[in-house]
Amino acid sequence: MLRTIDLTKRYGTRTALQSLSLHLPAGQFVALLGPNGAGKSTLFQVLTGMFAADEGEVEVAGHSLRRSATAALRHIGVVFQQMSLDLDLSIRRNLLFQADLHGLPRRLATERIASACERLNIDADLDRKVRELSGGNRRKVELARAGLHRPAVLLMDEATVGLDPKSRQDLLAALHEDVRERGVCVLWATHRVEEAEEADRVLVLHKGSLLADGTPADVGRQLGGATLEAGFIARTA
Ligand SMILES: Nc1ncnc2c1ncn2[C@@H]1O[C@H](COP(=O)(O)OP(=O)(O)OP(=O)(O)O)[C@@H](O)[C@H]1O
Repeated sequence: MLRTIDLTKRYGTRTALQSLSLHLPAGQFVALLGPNGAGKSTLFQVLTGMFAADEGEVEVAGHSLRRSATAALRHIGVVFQQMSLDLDLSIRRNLLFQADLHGLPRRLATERIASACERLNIDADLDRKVRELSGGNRRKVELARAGLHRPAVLLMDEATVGLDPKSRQDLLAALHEDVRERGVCVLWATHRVEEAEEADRVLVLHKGSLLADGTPADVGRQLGGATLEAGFIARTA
């Protein structure tokens, strides 16, 4: 569903991604685990077409990001680390704006907005301005927005920052359901090992390169630790 081939991205003389090749199939919840500065956000920026890679290719659902960006990006939903909602619009207006960008018919958009907000427990605030919401609820709006057009690939960059434990648990449960029932491919960037432990597969990124790839237990072993956490700390500290 998502493939990168020898992806390299440099900022001046600093290499943020080094010949990164990944293949993420449909129906997998994949944690992208890396310490600060590993290249996780850079990878997301390249995957969403915000920055062009210096070398290499990205394919989304069979479409080349370089040659057919619109077709490729239609299959991607994303939550970035930095909030990107319009603070002066209500939740509903923010979400309708996104639905319009994707050409969703109004009735379908309204249904999806209602069900996403109910699932995330922000339906009572639909007509409040985003500026008036707590940080955690703003994040939930971004999560609702990312899935509105039913993308095949969901990119989540530190998506649980600001969420309380119950909201975090609910969000992860909802995403795992999307993976199981709709075959969505989730790439979940985090530097929290406990979040990676819950994934089907863990990719460990360090200094722009892939250090390990497998189930959480396999990756712990690949990194030479008794646990994923021990291996991760030993190899990336
Ligand atoms: N705009 C930029 N200009 C120059 N260097 C940058 C820029 N953005 C990121 N970098 C560098 O690229 C490398 C990867 O950074 P990136 O933000 O992708 O890592 P990250 O894994 O997302 O980190 P964090 O977990 O702290 O968010 C780091 O060395 C960082 O300093």
